Amino acid sequence: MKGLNKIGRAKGDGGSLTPRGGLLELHQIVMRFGGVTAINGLDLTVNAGEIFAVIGPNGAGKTTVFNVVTGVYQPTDGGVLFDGRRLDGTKRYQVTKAGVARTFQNIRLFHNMSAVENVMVGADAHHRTGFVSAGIGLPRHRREEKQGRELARELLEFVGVSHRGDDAAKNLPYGDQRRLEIARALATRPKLLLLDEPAAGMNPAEKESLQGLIRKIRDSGVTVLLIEHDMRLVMGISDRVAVLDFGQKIAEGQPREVQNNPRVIEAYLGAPADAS
Ligand SMILES: Nc1ncnc2c1ncn2[C@@H]1O[C@H](COP(=O)(O)OP(=O)(O)OP(=O)(O)O)[C@@H](O)[C@H]1O
Repeated sequence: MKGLNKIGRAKGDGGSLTPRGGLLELHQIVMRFGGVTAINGLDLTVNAGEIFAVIGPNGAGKTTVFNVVTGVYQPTDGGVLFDGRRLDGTKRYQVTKAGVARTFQNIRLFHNMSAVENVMVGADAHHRTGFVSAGIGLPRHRREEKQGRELARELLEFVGVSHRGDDAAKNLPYGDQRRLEIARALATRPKLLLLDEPAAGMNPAEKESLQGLIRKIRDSGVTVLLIEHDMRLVMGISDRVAVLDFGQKIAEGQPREVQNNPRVIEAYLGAPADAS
């Protein structure tokens, strides 16, 4: 794929990376913003087919990880491998084409467009026709638009909001807007879906059904990398969890292992685990 380097080829001053067999691999990522080190030497491996959660206190560097993976930021040091290819140094649209999609902490929908149209915007990432052929209505464009609309309806059904397809996004209840965002991300046909605090602002019933949806996404063959503050949800659905604190990984493992880790308890409580 154009713009993506094969494994092992030196890229910039990043040098070569030794793959570990994961779908997504962060190798010694450092991300500095002026004097702030948001991520400091982070290694992370997300395996194909798992639900992997990144947790940590506010400011730990979680969203920065997403921004590095999706090409919003180029890391100060280290590299990212996705599906065996170098992802850092590529543009955001190339990251999408490589098979990575994301949702955001704050809902980012086109409020006045219908739910179906919002999802079609996601599907557009893979269309071959450009602005001009779309403007003059070439047959390929019309075909792609029809396919995009059908895919959008299918995805709305998949996430459970097919009954709101023709409604403006702004008129959907909050929980449905979050589902719509997920449908739009899935429209790019990702191998990996990054969810940034998908349960934020949801009520308990919505959170419960979100768990089901995330599992369904994983079961459909899409690997899920999740940032979430709701521990019940994280511990309920994650295969593995990594805990960040001040840009470093302080623990990693299955939910129960991580939950009982003294360093994790200390990071969350802001005091030594054994302090009374
Ligand atoms: N563009 C930026 N410029 C300067 N500093 C930044 C930038 N992005 C993130 N940071 C800093 O990097 C650190 C990590 O921020 P980040 O948003 O990744 O944390 P987080 O774990 O996602 O936090 P939260 O749970 O509150 O969303 C913070 O100190 C933040 O202020």
